[in-house]
Amino acid sequence: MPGKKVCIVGSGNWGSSIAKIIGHNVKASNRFDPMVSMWVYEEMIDGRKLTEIINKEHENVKYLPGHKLPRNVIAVPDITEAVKGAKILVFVIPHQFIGKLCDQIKPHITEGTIGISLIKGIDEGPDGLKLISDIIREKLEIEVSVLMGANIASEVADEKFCETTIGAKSEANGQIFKELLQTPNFRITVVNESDTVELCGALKNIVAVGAGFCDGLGQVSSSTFLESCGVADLITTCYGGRNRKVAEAFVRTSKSIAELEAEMLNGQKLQGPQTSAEVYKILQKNDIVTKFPLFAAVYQICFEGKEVKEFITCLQNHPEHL
Ligand SMILES: NC(=O)C1=CN([C@@H]2O[C@H](COP(=O)(O)OP(=O)(O)OC[C@H]3O[C@@H](n4cnc5c(N)ncnc54)[C@H](O)[C@@H]3O)[C@@H](O)[C@H]2O)C=CC1
Ligand SMILES: O=C(CO)COP(=O)(O)O
Repeated sequence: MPGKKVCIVGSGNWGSSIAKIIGHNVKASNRFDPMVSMWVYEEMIDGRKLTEIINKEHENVKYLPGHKLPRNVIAVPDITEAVKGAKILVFVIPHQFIGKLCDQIKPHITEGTIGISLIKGIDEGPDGLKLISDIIREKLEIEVSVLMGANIASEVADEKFCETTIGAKSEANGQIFKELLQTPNFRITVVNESDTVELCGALKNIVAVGAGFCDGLGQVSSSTFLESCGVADLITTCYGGRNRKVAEAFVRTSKSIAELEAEMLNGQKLQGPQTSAEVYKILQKNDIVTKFPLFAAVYQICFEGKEVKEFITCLQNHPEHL
């Protein structure tokens, strides 16, 4: 049986890095057709068409300069031409262009085509949030997986080591995409919670903008939060620390924090509840308790008999949301 043809829908910074990987991987597996088409939004560079430059010099000189693309990746300016015969579509364009492009692709979709979205973003639908993969699913009526991770295109193209996550509701498709995209330096984990994977990828971009604002204002050195004392310690403590362990037991046993501390820690001391009490006093003094609902709720649950069931309600009633 002939291998499945792959079309990369997009050729920007990330699209071109991924084309480098896909071009190599399809040659190593008989599951795929060895020729890959890459849809390129045509533009002129110094009087020459970008597609012609890519097909002649095997380099996307505008979006990924300095990296040669495999010769079996063919740049195609016409989207209908690019997707013709393709059974595997890899979507990797800025999210604002996806709807229109899917409308152009739809008449050329054949039975059994599958897709994967590498696009980080969301859209707004009549019922609220709409995932980019949902737009593709609905418009093309195909099964769609996603790939999102801590991946900077130029670093991946440089073959620096990094990991990434595929979210695939179909396990079989997840494995196909893993075979298509994994390399010794681009390691893939497949999970089935595709929507969660996609939301992580989309929303982190907003935080990144905020981090840039902070650095621009010179107010917060976000680099310190990236030291071990910051995000790393937060994650570690939430997974493996004593505060987390005793708090979970507090909910499951209905015993007090003090009783559990004595029972579970053999003389060791918890710092979280006590710190929440100190912080609560400071918040009260400055009349800003309502601005810190998580800190306030932890204190009230630990020391004032507030029902732990109300924990989420405290967060839902954050003044910023009202
Ligand atoms: N660059 C990166 O390091 C990473 C990017 N991503 C995500 O991948 C997606 C694509 O990003 P990149 O490949 O970096 O693209 P990019 O940011 O380099 O975008 C430029 C691309 O958009 C195309 N374009 C411009 N106008 C267009 C139009 N009217 N219609 C269709 N295409 C048009 C350009 O031709 C070019 O290919 C984004 O959602 C991004 O968040 C994800 C991981 C890493
Ligand atoms: O998604 C990315 C890293 O994971 C790339 O982020 P930027 O689009 O901000 O460069």
